[in-house]
Amino acid sequence: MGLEGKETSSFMRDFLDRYGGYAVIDGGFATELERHGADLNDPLWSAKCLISSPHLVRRVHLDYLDAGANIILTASYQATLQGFEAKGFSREEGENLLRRSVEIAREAREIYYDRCTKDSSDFMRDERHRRRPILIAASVGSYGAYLADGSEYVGDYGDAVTVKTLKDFHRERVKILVDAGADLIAFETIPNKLETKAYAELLEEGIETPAWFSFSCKDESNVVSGDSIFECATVADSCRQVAAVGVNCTAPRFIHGLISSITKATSKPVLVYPNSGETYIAESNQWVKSSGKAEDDFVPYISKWRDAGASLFGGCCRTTPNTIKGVAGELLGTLPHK
Ligand code: MET
Ligand SMILES: [Zn+2]
Repeated sequence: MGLEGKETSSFMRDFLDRYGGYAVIDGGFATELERHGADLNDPLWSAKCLISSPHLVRRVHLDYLDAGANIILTASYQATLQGFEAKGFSREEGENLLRRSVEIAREAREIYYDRCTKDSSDFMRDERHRRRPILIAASVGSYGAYLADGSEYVGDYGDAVTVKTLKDFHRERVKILVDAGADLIAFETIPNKLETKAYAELLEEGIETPAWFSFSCKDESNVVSGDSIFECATVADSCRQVAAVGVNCTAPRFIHGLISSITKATSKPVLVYPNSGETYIAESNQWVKSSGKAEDDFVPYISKWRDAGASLFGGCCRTTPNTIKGVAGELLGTLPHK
């Protein structure tokens, strides 16, 4: 986007100001593709659909825009050049698939805007929805996501993996996503401080596109590896290109405490997009209930999280467009509460 210095750091604040001080992020993407019948039992996970069913990728983006999201994340979470090469794709084909993830999201945005001008429903007549600003965030899953063994929920890469290994792993992919026209980079489900440092150093190599850092956490004060969220958020705070810091794919019951820890480390905008509160079991590729309580409807907590200091809200795995409709409604106050 060619934003320079100070502008990059105020990017998210400016965006939030244009939409009443908050933003709605989309919901679970891969799990939503699965709900529509996609078989993602594959090392590429959601990125498999970039090859097999791009129309479904576009449709899920549109479903989230219809639900009220104003930031949508691309299907590139587990899309890596290394992963595509392992599946027999050439370097060039892998690069095209990465680019495609951004293009499909941009197409969905165009279709949505076009539809808005023709739709006359109450929802669309609301000025706050029509032509509301929509950002395309290029999803970058962690190195652990590429390993496709649930490592992004453990965060232990072993001693052989260094900051340099991680920078080398992510560098080309990030460049391709930026060049494809993403408005921001969503480094998500970050499992440890090592990868946080690698992303910060990578951005400082000269990437001017704003980014957000979003961590997967195992309790109220630690990311999944056991590193403290305060320390990870402090690394994020020190990086000029980081426009927002937060938490994703984490159980709703930990969110409130995590927001408190993050706001102690940074004054950058805070984002939260929890999962349904279930735990992913990599061996069986299943999500199982992890606490006695049902947590799938966290919408009633949104206003409390906002009071605690968060300003961007969405959902992660196993949340759906219905969740996001609830989130948007809660924030706008235009839809009936549950
Ligand atoms: N944006 C990704 C998705 O919803 C995040 C996955 S977290 C394991 O598919
Ligand atoms: Zn998730």
